[in-house]
Amino acid sequence: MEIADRLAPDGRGGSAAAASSAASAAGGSISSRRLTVLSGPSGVGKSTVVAEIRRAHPEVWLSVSVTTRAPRPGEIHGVHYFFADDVEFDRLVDEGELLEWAEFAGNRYGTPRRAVLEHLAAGVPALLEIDLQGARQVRASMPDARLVFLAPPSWEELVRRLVGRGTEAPEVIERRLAAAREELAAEKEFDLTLVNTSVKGVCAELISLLAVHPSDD
Ligand SMILES: Nc1ncnc2c1ncn2[C@@H]1O[C@H](COP(=O)(O)OP(=O)(O)OP(=O)(O)O)[C@@H](O)[C@H]1O
Ligand SMILES: Nc1nc2c(ncn2[C@@H]2O[C@H](COP(=O)(O)O)[C@@H](O)[C@H]2O)c(=O)[nH]1
Repeated sequence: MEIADRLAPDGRGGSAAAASSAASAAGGSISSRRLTVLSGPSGVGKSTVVAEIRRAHPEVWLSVSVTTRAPRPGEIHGVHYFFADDVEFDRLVDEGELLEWAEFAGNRYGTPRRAVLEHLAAGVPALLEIDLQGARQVRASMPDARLVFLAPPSWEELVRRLVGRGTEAPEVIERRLAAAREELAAEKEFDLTLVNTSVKGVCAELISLLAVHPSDD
């Protein structure tokens, strides 16, 4: 099976017509009101928060991104990422399979479009964990999406977490910290900020946000 066939919801195969039939089911257009984007500097704890949501709230649908980055120990293809080579990633871009994509610290990352649209069309809240460039693309294409910025308690704590994770070489950490300065400067572009002092606290706030969306007004 090719990677594009695995980009449907929950890793199931899907036809190219799935997104358009999902759009029909939603009355011809898909509302992005139930789409929440979680962004923030590298090392702030986004993946940790998402892992806790996956563990404690299996009812929340989390997008699985495609990346050209090599897997870290313990990362599972189709769960943490779809790991792709450059040729596959190029093809997904060329065929319009990605809702957004960006290059970050030497690797490419993208959100499979079809799975997001199908969940939104079915009225299921969807959560994306992506970088600032991707968040900006989502803002442009889906203005009703809610953009959440995850901030560290301090710069020193961010560096401590990123270095302490022990997954990147020193030069990669430097690239990620350079990007982090830009991401922190863009906080005001987001709808709200959550400070990651406690993983469980952030999860609780995100879960209550996901349960309430503008159409409930
Ligand atoms: N609230 C917290 N308190 C202390 N440590 C934390 C907290 N949240 C996450 N961490 C730790 O910080 C490190 C970085 O977390 P994580 O990998 O989730 O960050 P990330 O934002 O997903 O980074 P990246 O964007 O590079 O993928 C991990 O070692 C994690 O255990
Ligand atoms: N624009 C996108 N950014 C993404 C996506 N998936 C993850 N990311 C972000 O990339 C960096 C690095 O992630 P890492 O796993 O290598 O540490 C981080 O900010 C992620 O949020 C995506 O689909 N699009």
